Amino acid sequence: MSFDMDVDDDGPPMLVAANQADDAEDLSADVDDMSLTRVPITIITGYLGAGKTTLMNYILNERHGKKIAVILNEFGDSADIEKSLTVSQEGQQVEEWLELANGCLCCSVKDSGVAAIESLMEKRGAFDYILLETTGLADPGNLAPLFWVDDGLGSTIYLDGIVTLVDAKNIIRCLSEPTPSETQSDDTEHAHGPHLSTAHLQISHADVIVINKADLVSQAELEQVKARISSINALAKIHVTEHSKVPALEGVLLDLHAYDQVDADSIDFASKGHSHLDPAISTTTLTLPPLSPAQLDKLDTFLRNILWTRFFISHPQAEGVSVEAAGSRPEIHRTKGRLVMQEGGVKLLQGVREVFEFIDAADVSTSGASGSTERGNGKLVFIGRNLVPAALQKSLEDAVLS
Ligand SMILES: Nc1nc2c(ncn2[C@@H]2O[C@H](COP(=O)(O)OP(=O)(O)OP(=O)(O)O)[C@@H](O)[C@H]2O)c(=O)[nH]1
Ligand SMILES: [Zn+2]
Repeated sequence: MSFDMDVDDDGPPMLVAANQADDAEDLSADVDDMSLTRVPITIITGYLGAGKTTLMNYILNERHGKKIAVILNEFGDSADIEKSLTVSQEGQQVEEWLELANGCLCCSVKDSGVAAIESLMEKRGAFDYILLETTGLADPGNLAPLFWVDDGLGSTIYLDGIVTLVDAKNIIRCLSEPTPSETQSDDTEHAHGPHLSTAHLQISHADVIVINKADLVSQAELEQVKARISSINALAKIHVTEHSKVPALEGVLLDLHAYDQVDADSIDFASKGHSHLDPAISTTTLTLPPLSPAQLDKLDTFLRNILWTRFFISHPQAEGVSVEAAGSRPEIHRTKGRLVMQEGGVKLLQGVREVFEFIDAADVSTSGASGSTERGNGKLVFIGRNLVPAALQKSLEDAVLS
């Protein structure tokens, strides 16, 4: 299907499908098989100048034969922000404009972004992938739940993963100098407290982290960046690049299935205990013995408490944990888990901020052959702020096992 640009003088360049006739049937064909296949959406984020656009151009120019849609979530100053969408097919890129309700994609009517993309696919046929590039100052934790759409809603898109670009040269400084103005906002929903910078949030929510601009740092500096990043987010896969040239697309940036699979290897790797290099944010792993269905219900209640209520206090203190440390409310950004059930089987747990769900491992491929979780204990991995492992473990056991 080919597209022409039809630029009339007043509005944005609209796309008109060339030779409408033969497009009609392959459009309808697209729409039919679209209902069968759901299209993965990958959120590409990263601090100002990290290399997001360089990555997008690299992906769009690679000759991979895939039909990839790119949505640039640039916040224009106009009231009704238009989303420019580049559709690339066999390297040919065309612009499409996606009218969205005004306000940024993560603040406006929650599902406007999903609806707009779905209606576009109805018109233009399904894509193989959708890449949503955020601005350098976006908090992906607000965007992810928007695209992590409940299966029941019958959405034609699903969240495949969050990829964060990191500027190897500047990230340590970025993480060490949170700019309060960035994190303080009158809208409490966005206020992430005094110590978290946007760079922290973009790293803590990532499923894949691309440490870019490796040419600008020494090997020792690169190791320091890797250590700091994996102390914040021990779950994310890390790639080191120059000019955002990742080793491959599939499995590296695309086809991550980060929200419908939980491989034991990533859980085991995260559990290796990472030095707490960052004062503000970390990864913590908790363990649970095989659970009964009743205990799984109690775990659900525990998670609602810790993820939803603002007054969760991890108590009683475990020995050696200071009162204020145990009392400061944890702020969880990403949750993953593999829980062993007493009657057999494994339940996977996925969570982003307050949205979480249990998935029967039987429903998804339990990749990661280490299998240690199947035989032994279940594991929960939290990434976030004010995570005091001993106090959290004690609260979890009191809530689920008592
Ligand atoms: N030396 C070096 N420069 C790079 C590398 N990757 C990107 N750049 C340059 O860094 C600058 C910023 O790259 P972009 O891709 O525009 O970064 P961005 O994240 O899209 O930036 P914003 O949209 O402003 O947030 C550009 O001049 C790139 O050419 C790299 O690996 N090494
Ligand atoms: Zn927002």
